[in-house]
Amino acid sequence: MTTTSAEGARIEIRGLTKHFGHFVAVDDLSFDVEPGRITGFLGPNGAGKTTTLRMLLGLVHQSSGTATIDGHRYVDLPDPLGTVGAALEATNFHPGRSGRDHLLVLADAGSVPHRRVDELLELTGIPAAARKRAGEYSMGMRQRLGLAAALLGDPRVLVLDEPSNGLDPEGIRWLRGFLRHLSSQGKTILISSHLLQEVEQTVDEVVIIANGRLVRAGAMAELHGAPGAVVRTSDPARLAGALRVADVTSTLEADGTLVADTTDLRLVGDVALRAGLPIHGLEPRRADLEALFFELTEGTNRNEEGANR
Ligand SMILES: Nc1ncnc2c1ncn2[C@@H]1O[C@H](COP(=O)(O)OP(=O)(O)OP(=O)(O)O)[C@@H](O)[C@H]1O
Repeated sequence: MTTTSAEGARIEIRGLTKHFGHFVAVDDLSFDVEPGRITGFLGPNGAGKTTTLRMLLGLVHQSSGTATIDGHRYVDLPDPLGTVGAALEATNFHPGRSGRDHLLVLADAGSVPHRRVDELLELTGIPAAARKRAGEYSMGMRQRLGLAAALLGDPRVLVLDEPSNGLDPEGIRWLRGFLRHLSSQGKTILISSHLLQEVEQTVDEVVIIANGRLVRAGAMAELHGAPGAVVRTSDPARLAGALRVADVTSTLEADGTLVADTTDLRLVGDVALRAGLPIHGLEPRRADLEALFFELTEGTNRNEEGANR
């Protein structure tokens, strides 16, 4: 099934594989990226993210499988500029040319009006800086310029390789808001990162790969696991009993904390009060995403020596 509506465009990856000689960089990878969602494409360094994105954009030829955008291979897209915008590397700008000139050249090549360039420089927060030579740009400014270039044709699909690289915390916050705004317009957004935590608050969906293979795909919320309340008290067994009477199941952890299967912290507090038990700590349960990501991708950084222990 392919989406061909004028609104959203879906990315479909099916059995995508890339060999470099005997080395399998991407191995039978399949996943979808939906419109109106921000999808994080995650995996350790060397997992095969960039190679996958390059195949999607027709820059590298796959060994087998397919990668389509709005039902077409990139090379067959009737309107590539208006369909997909990509920023794969933030370093390929001519150092002697200003950022604005760089965008103007791209705009001319794609018959995009010059006012769109200035509009995008405003939107990406570099209107003044873009008049300087690109060689003097910080990594963060190059990222913003790359984003502006990707958005020139107002594409329905945005593909960004490690867009947070080189951004300071304020820049990351800005990028998050910016991408949220674009996705609320129905755009399909795929961003890669080697750090789950970096995109945790940005993405709705995750596709996690390791050694070129899919290890997990689904909603970000699912990674957090079932919601719960972590409570510490003087007598957890007695609190568990009191909670049961209030129709709330719970589990006693080895460290003496009680995890109640509810998001209603107030209810847990009230039950404890009625049972005459002191509350030493009460908070929503949060998954340890760093540990989970490591578990899913453990020892698979193929760019580091001894990674495949
Ligand atoms: N042209 C090439 N020839 C040989 N091997 C390659 C080539 N391009 C990539 N590779 C290898 O394929 C693997 C996947 O690389 P890729 O750049 O896709 O990973 P990545 O997940 O994007 O990693 P990073 O986060 O470091 O960019 C790596 O081990 C890399 O060395």
